[in-house]
Amino acid sequence: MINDVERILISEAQLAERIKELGAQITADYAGKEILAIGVLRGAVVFMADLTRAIKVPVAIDFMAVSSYGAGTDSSGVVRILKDLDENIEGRHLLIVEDIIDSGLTLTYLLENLKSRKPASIKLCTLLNKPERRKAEVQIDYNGFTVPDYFVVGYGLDFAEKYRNLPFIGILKPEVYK
Ligand SMILES: O=P(O)(O)OC[C@H]1O[C@H](OP(=O)(O)OP(=O)(O)O)[C@H](O)[C@@H]1O
Ligand code: HPA
Ligand SMILES: [Mg+2]
Repeated sequence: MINDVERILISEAQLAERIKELGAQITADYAGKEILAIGVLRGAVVFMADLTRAIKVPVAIDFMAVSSYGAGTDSSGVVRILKDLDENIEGRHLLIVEDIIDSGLTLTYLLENLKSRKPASIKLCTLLNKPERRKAEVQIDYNGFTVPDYFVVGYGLDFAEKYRNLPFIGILKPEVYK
């Protein structure tokens, strides 16, 4: 598995450091409020687990599963809901937690969908932002790292369901996906 990685882009220590900062910022911004963190399955699971523990106001968690990538490295553009929320979100402060915003198509769809259910507020926290590939504009409230246009894996991010359990963000060798 590790042999498929060309190089480490963001180390375990850099991830931990940045997530501490994001947690502190979110804690300050939501003082006196309760958050409903919505993790986007499956990529956001690892980040969600670390981020929520870095937030010091009450956090409830829920998950939604959508898919647009299948087994490739390009978004199909067609977003499907595979699992909806369990919670009623009306009147609640939502914090959407994503691993990466790439084309922006997944989040654009998700934001519209969630807004129609009348939450009190919606903010977006993404670990990675890849602006070079954007097809739909997305407003990001909290961004961990801006990354160049490489297909990255690890820390929740997969290629064809592999590499999610790598503890760092790495760039895959091109021969792995070509
Ligand atoms: O901005 P976009 O181009 O829409 O890409 C970002 C989305 O794509 C990936 O999910 P994927 O559909 O691969 O599912 P996964 O989280 O289970 O890997 C990633 O986790 C984001 O949710
Ligand atoms: O660079 C990426 N890596 C893994 N999954 C992704 N989904 C969108 N972009 C990426
Ligand atoms: Mg994926």
